[in-house]
Amino acid sequence: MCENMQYTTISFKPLSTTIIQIMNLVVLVTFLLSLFLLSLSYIFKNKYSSVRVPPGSLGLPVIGQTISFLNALKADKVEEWVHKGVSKHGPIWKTNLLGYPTVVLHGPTANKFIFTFDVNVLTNTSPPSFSRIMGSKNIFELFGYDHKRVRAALLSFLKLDVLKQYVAKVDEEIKHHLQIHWHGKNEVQVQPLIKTLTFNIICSLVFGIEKGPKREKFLPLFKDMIEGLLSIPINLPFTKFSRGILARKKMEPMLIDLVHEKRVALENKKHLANHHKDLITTFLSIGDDEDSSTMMSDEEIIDNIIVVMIGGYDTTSILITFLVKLMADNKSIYSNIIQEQEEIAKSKASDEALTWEDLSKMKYTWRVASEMMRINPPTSLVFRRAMKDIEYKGFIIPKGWQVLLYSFMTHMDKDIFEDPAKFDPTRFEKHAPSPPPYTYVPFGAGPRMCPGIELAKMETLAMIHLLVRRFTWELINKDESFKRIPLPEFDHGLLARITPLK
Ligand code: HEM
Repeated sequence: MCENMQYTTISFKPLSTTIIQIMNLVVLVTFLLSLFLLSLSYIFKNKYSSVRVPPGSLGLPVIGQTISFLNALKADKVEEWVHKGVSKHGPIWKTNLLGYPTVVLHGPTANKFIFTFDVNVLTNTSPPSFSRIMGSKNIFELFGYDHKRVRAALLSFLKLDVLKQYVAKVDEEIKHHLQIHWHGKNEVQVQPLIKTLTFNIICSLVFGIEKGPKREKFLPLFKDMIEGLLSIPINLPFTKFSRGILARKKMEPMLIDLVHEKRVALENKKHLANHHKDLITTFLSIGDDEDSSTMMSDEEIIDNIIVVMIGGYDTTSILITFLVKLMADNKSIYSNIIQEQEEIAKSKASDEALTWEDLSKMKYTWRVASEMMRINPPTSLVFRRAMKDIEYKGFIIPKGWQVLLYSFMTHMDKDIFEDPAKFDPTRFEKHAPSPPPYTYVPFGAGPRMCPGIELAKMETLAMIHLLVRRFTWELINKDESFKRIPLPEFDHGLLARITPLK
């Protein structure tokens, strides 16, 4: 017992010393930690001044608000969806969309910020399914020098001076299309037909593939690819996504052969005598006479041929489809368009091909198309991803986050466009005040602005001219509506009853 007590007394002294030492250590560590946190907060304060992540909620992991957003998109009600967020959280807010934390922006300043910000810091984002089908070298995935190089190559074909040479070719394609798909029919589904037309125009201009079996082979594969792009990316047999991937796999060797054929022809210079220089030949010629660092690899050529097919297919065809609907619904606009087109036809022999000068006289028709794109823009969403923390209006968009810009909200802003719901082409008259910069953006703006504007304009004006002079039409279902998936798709393809003129 005594031995035990002694043991207890002896052992107690060192324990109390240890506790005191530990306490001293805790005080020291706490002090140093406070000092560290204080200096960190000082550094942070200096770095971001008073910035913070925008208000809002990220909601459920992965899903967030994706479902409500996709429903709003389908119903063409993204504007209401954005407004809801704005009234809850303020003009800049965060949510979670398509698996990414996302900052939602709108308004003229946001348009300017997103469209003109350094493309290496605020990069394009497309779902991984896009690069599986369109390829990793497609222009939407590129940034920095590669983006500039491929864009310059595209523009060297899509610029006005070059496109002017193709008006007669587009005229010929449209006449052939009307002959095959419209004449002799009582009813047509306008949207799918016009998609076929824009596909054929692209085949002719881009690939140099004339009418015939070769072109026919591309169309079903191309349709599968588009469906795959816009589907849920589940790669199981019989899903649209897997069909899209398979279509790309089948199309690739066909495109490789085509590129090879064009390369041989270019080397022999055979085709140049009496044939137009299509986009593939233009791509192959890049770097020949100038800086060889601008040359495009075969992979880049294939991926960007596919981009042009996809970029120019749905967008232009929906614009023309909306115009066909408008002319059926609005007799006064229809008769003004007819008058303009008849005036142009008067100075031409019957069936003489359209020229660039003819198209440039179609000012009223293009004003109508411009107003249509204000009210019903073919594409409606712009997504980007922040590669670094970015400061915007006192908030931080953290690195890796997505930005959703609903750029078209400015199209319906009453402070920018008076009585915005009214369809009024006079807004685009020469003497009308132009909308402030970055407020009218159907083709985007800045370094990623659509390079296909002139081609879209050429196709639209030529088609309207030839259509109104050959047919009259009425809609079978006046209230036929459309869903955005993500581009507008009419429920029944816009059914119309048609009557040939003369
Ligand atoms: C009415 C018709 C069209 C509309 C409304 C339209 C709209 C747009 C918009 C808004 C953008 C910018 C997207 C962004 O900033 O994220 C864009 C980009 C693009 N468009 Fe179009 N487009 C049309 C026709 C065409 C045509 C006919 C072609 C091809 C011949 C084309 C090829 C492209 C390409 C390649 C880009 C990407 C440009 C880049 O990233 O540098 N588009 N388009």
